[in-house]
Amino acid sequence: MDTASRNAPARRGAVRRFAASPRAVVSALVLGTIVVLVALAPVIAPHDPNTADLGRAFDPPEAGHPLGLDPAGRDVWSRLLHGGRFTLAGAAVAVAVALAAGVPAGLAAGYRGGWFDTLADWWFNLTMALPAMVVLLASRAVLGPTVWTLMVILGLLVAPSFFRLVRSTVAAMRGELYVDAARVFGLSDTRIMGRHVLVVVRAPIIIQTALVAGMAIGLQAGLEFLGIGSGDLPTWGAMLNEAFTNVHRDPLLMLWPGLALGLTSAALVLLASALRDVLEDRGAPAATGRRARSRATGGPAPSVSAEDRTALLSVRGLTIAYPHDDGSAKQVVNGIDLEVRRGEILGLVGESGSGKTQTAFSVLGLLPEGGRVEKGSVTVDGQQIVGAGERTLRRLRGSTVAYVPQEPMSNLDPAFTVGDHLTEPLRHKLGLSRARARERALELLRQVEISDAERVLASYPHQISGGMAQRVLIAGAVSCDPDLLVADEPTTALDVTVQAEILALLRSLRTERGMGVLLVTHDLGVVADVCDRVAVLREGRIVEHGSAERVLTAPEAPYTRDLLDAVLDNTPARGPWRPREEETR
Ligand SMILES: Nc1ncnc2c1ncn2[C@@H]1O[C@H](COP(=O)(O)OP(=O)(O)OP(=O)(O)O)[C@@H](O)[C@H]1O
Repeated sequence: MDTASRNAPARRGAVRRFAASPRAVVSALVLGTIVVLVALAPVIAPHDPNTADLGRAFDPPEAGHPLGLDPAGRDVWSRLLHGGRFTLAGAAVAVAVALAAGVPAGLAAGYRGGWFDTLADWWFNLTMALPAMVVLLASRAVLGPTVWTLMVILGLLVAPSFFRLVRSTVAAMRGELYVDAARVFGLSDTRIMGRHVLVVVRAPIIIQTALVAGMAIGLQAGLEFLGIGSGDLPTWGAMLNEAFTNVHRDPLLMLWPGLALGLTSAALVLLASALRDVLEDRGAPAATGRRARSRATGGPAPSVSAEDRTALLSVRGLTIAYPHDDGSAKQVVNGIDLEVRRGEILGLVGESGSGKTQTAFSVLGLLPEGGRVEKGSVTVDGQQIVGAGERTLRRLRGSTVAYVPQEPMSNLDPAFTVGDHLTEPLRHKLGLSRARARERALELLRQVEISDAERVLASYPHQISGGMAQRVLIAGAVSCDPDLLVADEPTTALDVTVQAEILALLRSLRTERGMGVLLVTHDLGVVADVCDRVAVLREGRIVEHGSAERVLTAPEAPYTRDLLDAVLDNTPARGPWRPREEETR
C-alpha cells in the first residue's frame, strides 16, 4: 500500500482507533483522573496542605485523613493533591518551553535550510552536549531553589529533542512534490508550513510531548528527592524526600507520592506509545527529497521590451546554469528564445535531459536548488520573472501563471481531500468564503469533466485514479483563472486512453478560456494532438522552431528528423498526422 493509501484513512480513523486501543483509553483515563483531582485540589482537599499538628505526627489513616498524617502532622491526602498541582504544572512549564524553543526552530531550519539551519543545528547540538544535571544544579545555585526556574531550564535542555524531530521530518518532506505544488499555487511559506508541514509533524510532536512530560516529572521528583528543589512546596518529590527520612518509622508514607509519580509517569509513557500507534500511521509521507527549488535568480532583472509585453510568455536569451564549487558552471539551458501567445499551445519537445523542465521551472520562478538564470529574460504577461522578488512571484503564481505537473499523485498531499486542495488557493488567493470556494471547486471539477464532483471533492488522493488526479490538478491550476498554463509532461504518467482525454481537456480549456499553454513533452504524438507551434530543444539549445504542422511534416533539423524517426520506429502506427482543425471537423 502506498503512503497516500495509508495516511488519509489513518487521519479519519485516528479517534476511532484511539478509542479502540485499551492501552490508549486506560492511560488517558488514569492521566485524566490525576489531572482532574489535582486541578480540583483547592475544592476537594479536606485540609490545608501546610497546616501542621506535631502532636498528631505519623497518625494512621482515619476518617477525615484517609491517608493518615505525615511527620509534621499534616494531612497526606491534601498534600498529595496540592503537591500534584506543582509537579504537573512544573512539567507543563518544561514542555511548553521545550516546544516553544524547539518546534518553530525545527520548522524553519528543516523547511528553509541555509544559514539558519546551520546556526540552529549548531546551537541545539551544543545544548544537547551539556550535562543536564550539572546545568540544573548550577542554575539552582545561581538562580535560587524555585521549581519554576528549574523547569524552564529543563525545557531549554530538552528543546533539542523537538528541534531534531521536527527538523528531520520537515527536511525530508521539503522536496515533496505536493509542497512544490502548494508553492506553485502561490501559497506563502508560512501557510505551507502551517498547512502541509505542521500536519505531518503534529503526530511526532504529540508523542514527544508525552515522553518529555514524563521525563520532566521524573527529573523534577528526582531533584526534590535529593533536596535540590524548592523545599517550601509540597511537590510529590519533596513528599518522597520527607517520607524517605522517616522510612523506618512509617514506610507507608513513601507509598503515596511514589504511587502518584509512578502512575503519572507510566500513564504518560503508555499514552505516548499508544499515540504513536494511533497517529504515526498518518505521519510523514516517505520523503523522496526529489526537488528542492530555489527562486530563479541571477543578476538584476532585465528590462522588458514592448514586444515582450504583447506576448503572454516571452523568453529571450535564457541561459540557466548550475555553478560548481570550483567556479565553473554547467549550462543546462543555453540562450533560448520562446514565445507563447494567448489561446496558443506551444510544445517544448526534446529528449530526456535537454532542458525542458528547467525552462518550464524558470517560467514559474522556481529552479531546483543551485540552479540560476545566468542570462536572459522571462516575462509573463509583461512581468519580469528573472530576479523578481518572492512576493511578486507568489502573486503571479496561480493567478497569472499556473502549473500542471507530471506525476499527479505525488502532487496531492495524501493527508488532505481533493476539496481541501482545491478550496485552499480559492480562499487564500481569491478571498472566497468557505462555502463559495466549495461551490467553485465543484464547478471546476465539472469543468474538467468529472461527473461525480461531490464524491471526488470529498475523496482523498488514494481514492481516485491517476487520470482523475490529473484532472483535479488541472482544475486546481485553472482555479484562479491564469493566463498561462505550464504543463510538464501532463500525460506521461497516464495510460493511453486517459492521455487522450487529458489532452482533449487541455485543448478545450485553451479554447474556452483563451489561455496560453507551454506544454513540455518528449512525445511528438502529444505535439501532433494539441500543439499549435513547437520548439525542439537539444542539449539546452533550440534546434528547430515552427508550426506543429510544418515541424512534424517537414522537419528541417536533423535532430528533429531523428526524433520523428525514433517515434516511427518504436511506436505502433497511430495513423497519419492531420492538422487539429481537420481532426475536429
Ligand atoms: N539540480 C540539478 N543540478 C545539476 N544539474 C541539473 C539539476 N537538475 C537538472 N539538471 C540538469 O539539467 C539538464 C536538463 O534537465 P531537465 O530536467 O530540464 O531535462 P528534461 O529535458 O526536462 O528531461 P526529462 O524529460 O528527463 O525531465 C540535465 O542535464 C540535468 O542533468
